[in-house]
Amino acid sequence: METLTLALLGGGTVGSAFYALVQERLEELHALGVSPRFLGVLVRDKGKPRAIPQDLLRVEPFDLLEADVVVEALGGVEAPLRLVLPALEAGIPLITANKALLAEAWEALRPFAEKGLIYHEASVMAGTPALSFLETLRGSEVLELHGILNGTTLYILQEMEGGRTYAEALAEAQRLGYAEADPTLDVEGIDAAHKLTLLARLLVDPGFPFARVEARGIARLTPEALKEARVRGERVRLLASLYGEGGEWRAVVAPRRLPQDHPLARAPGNALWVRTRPLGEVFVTGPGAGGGATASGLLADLFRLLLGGPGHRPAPRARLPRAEGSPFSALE
Ligand SMILES: NC(=O)C1=CN([C@@H]2O[C@H](COP(=O)(O)OP(=O)(O)OC[C@H]3O[C@@H](n4cnc5c(N)ncnc54)[C@H](OP(=O)(O)O)[C@@H]3O)[C@@H](O)[C@H]2O)C=CC1
Ligand SMILES: N[C@@H](CC=O)C(=O)O
Repeated sequence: METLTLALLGGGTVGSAFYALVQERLEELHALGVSPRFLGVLVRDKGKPRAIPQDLLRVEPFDLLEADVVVEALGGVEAPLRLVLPALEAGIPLITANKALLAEAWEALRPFAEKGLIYHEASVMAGTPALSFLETLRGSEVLELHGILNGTTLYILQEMEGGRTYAEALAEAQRLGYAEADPTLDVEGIDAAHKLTLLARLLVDPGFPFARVEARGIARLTPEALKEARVRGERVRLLASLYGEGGEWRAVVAPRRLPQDHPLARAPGNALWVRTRPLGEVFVTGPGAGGGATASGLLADLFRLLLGGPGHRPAPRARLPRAEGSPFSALE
């Protein structure tokens, strides 16, 4: 059996859950002919309680070139970019849950993604298939896509519908490990915009810039607005939408009113609804945040890699939209 040396960057909500999941699934990894060994786990503070053996924790960057695979769950952009670039340049595959890194440092990372070296299923909707779901849809042409891509804001809206305040619901989402280290990214729609950028690159334009996504969050949404929507037979969700307008792709994150019987309004979890041609309408829903849910996406990528599959490659070329408009109205 071959040793598979893993360098884990980050031992927080996601990194710790990934470490635990690898221990839990050792037999399946052994069945694939590998025995995982953690080279180290990069953290900031060795004293924080976490379910990772103390002797694996590193507070100084360690030599990633000794790893067979780098798994990144740090968050942020500059720090992880500095760490992963030399490893990618040496041909070491990267598995990451970090959508901010991919969305904002694309110029540096794109050549490695195009080579199939970057696996990032966990970066959008955690372990619920989003990228692999859309990869299968490449056999069809996407006309429009709408997703509930942020677990924190979905949780907040669902809790507010049940009578909780915005502040209480946000605090609970943080406690559950759904929110970003800086929750402004969630509530202002930036996290969903990062994710939408990745989906747009996968489907319609490999160079889709993050700056082209217009983002508005839920921070200023009132309980009255949610009540009003309910009275009208609608539900408010923070939707990440990609659709044609004026012959171009428009990417927007905004609170939208959805008819209550639409699959996106009824979805208990994060969700993606896509209208395609000739396939038709397709829909997927499931958990999109939390340690275990995200670790499951990272482990799926590790299996994909071990089975010889490439990372998530962007669309081979840009294409223009064939249809116009979004069916959902934005909340003023
Ligand atoms: N939480 C979730 O539901 C999901 C998160 N993600 C993504 O996964 C990544 C990690 O998220 P999450 O685990 O929630 O975040 P946490 O804040 O819980 O964990 C981050 C970890 O990285 C360490 N870290 C951060 N910056 C540095 C640095 N500069 N040097 C050394 N160590 C550092 C922290 O150390 P220390 O513990 O000492 O502070 C911590 O262990 C993010 O990119 C996030 O967007 C993706 C999908 C879902
Ligand atoms: N903060 C994010 C975590 C997963 O990507 C979210 O709430 O969706």
